[in-house]
Amino acid sequence: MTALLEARHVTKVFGGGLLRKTQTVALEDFSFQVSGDTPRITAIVGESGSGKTTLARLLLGLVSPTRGQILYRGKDLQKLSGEDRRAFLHDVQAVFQDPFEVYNPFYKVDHVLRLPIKNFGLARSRQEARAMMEEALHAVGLRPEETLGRYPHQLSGGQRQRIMVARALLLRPRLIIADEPVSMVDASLRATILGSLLKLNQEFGISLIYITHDLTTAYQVSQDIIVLYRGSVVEAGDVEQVVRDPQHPYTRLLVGSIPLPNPDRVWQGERVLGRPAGDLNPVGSSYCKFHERCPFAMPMCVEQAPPLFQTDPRRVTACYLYRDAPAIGPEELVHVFANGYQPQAARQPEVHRESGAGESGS
Ligand SMILES: Nc1ncnc2c1ncn2[C@@H]1O[C@H](COP(=O)(O)OP(=O)(O)OP(=O)(O)O)[C@@H](O)[C@H]1O
Repeated sequence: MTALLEARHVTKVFGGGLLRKTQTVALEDFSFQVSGDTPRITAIVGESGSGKTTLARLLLGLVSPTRGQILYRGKDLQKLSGEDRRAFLHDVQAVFQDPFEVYNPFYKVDHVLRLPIKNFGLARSRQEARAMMEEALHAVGLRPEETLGRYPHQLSGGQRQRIMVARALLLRPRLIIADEPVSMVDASLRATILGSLLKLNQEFGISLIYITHDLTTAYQVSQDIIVLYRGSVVEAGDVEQVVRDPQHPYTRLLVGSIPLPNPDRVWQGERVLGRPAGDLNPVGSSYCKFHERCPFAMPMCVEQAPPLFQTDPRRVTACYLYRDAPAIGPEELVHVFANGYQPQAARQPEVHRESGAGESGS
């Protein structure tokens, strides 16, 4: 079965070139697939500079890979044209961190909803277009009478963010790539917006790639998780396993920084010394990028970068502490996610209970 969207051994290097400036490897040998059939929510997590936004931009075709390919339904995203390009722009939607930049201050917010309806010929009349806009607003917990007819500055940041989710919903895409969609809102609104995104997945079968530095919300909304460190996958798999029982020392560090309702959890987080991910990622590193901060670093960590060790049917860890487990190639990650997969509805995340249906925002 051809994937809806696939990253195949993708590396993105910034800088360098003729001026021989410093190079930064923003993403290294990354492989991943979004199925066109099974709606999934995958969280991409990592601290600042780990390559999350670069990955989102690559998957949206906004930047091209230095090596490897992004494929939409089996075709190179960078070479799409005509109907294929149009289908991609319909199937894959983005929700970004700062929605204010998306709005034109001179147009009422109706414009961002009306435009996709017009461009994709979704409605036969003005009345039908209006009904579609209202339905999409309701779906994200906004009241049309309090939203339509207003200018962007007359709405709160959270309302503007939810209008972007409504816009994505109007097109009934197959996949939404949401890059830090709740970073600018307070906790109660965060739950509402995440609830809206979950609803899109559960009711409309839309897949979601949820990009965040926040492990707590990643845990609340996703089934699968990929933890990035300086552009490389360090741990990935079932979110319950990864967050409840992290294996990679970096994931343990991340988990140690969030309050988990598990008093038995033992983590020597304070033993992890060193600096956070900086701007200068090494090019084509042949060692574990985390070794400088790792309390368990061994000589082998600087001799060769660890592969992904499959420690459980639904989990991989790129750490030599787990070298007794079988090593797999990055392209096999998709099979790990597919093993024993549970639909999100079964997990009943906290965010779902908190989100207020029909609530109109701050
Ligand atoms: N256009 C660019 N030119 C040069 N370097 C870049 C560019 N975009 C990103 N980088 C570098 O690539 C690395 C990954 O950046 P990216 O923005 O993808 O990380 P991130 O995980 O999204 O971080 P944040 O959470 O701070 O947004 C960083 O070291 C960054 O400085």
